[in-house]
Amino acid sequence: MSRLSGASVLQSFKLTHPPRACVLDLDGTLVDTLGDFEVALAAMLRQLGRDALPRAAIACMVGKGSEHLVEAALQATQPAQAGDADPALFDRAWQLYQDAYGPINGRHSRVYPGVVDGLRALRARGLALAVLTNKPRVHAQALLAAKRLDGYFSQVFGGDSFARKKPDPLPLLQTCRALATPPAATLMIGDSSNDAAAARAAGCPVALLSYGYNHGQPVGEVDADGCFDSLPELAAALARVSA
Ligand SMILES: O=C(O)COP(=O)(O)O
Ligand SMILES: [Mg+2]
Repeated sequence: MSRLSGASVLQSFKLTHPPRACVLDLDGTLVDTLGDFEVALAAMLRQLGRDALPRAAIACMVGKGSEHLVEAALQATQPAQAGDADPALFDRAWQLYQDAYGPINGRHSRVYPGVVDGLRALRARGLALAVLTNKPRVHAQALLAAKRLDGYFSQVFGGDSFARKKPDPLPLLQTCRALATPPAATLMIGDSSNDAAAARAAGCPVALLSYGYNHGQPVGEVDADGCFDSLPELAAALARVSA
């Protein structure tokens, strides 16, 4: 897990200009969805005759989209005596995962502490807000609605909204276009190197939150313009940039 103990590395921004909009990641940034992934993957694996995966292992697999998650879960639970790869296995697993995930989406997840206050603070500064996640868009919209977070965002894009996913810059550039703000004035807020790499490649400033997943790596080691322990702390630091 990437949670930092004690003070995080960068509690202030290296920004010279205040942004006009923010693009927020979803899993590991707004909502702790590990419980949903755990339950849906366990249902999929059970129907494939395999053992469930522990939450800590799943945390390292989240953030690169559902296809990657299903593939990683299949690899991690591959029987030792497995013969030739079964080309139909992924398709079967994918369908089982989708069937399991939709009905439980949000039921085993919780909004991280401070997120609602942080979103209010960002909105109070007049910033336009969008969500850009690698999660399929339909699941992202349903989760935001279930957690009553949907009203804060003018745009919601998922891993299937564009031709490529984060860390490719394309989805972030398209989100900037939808927000009508230039990348240099659009702050990416995420929890992982995936988010930071997309932001750097798109020319967006980026801030990371320390409590998310970051593929199981320490988030403090990721190149970013700020790293914070909560969204209100990030919003407060942004106010100091603007001052
Ligand atoms: O991998 C996923 O499904 C979601 O990941 P993200 O919200 O952190 O982009
Ligand atoms: Mg994330």
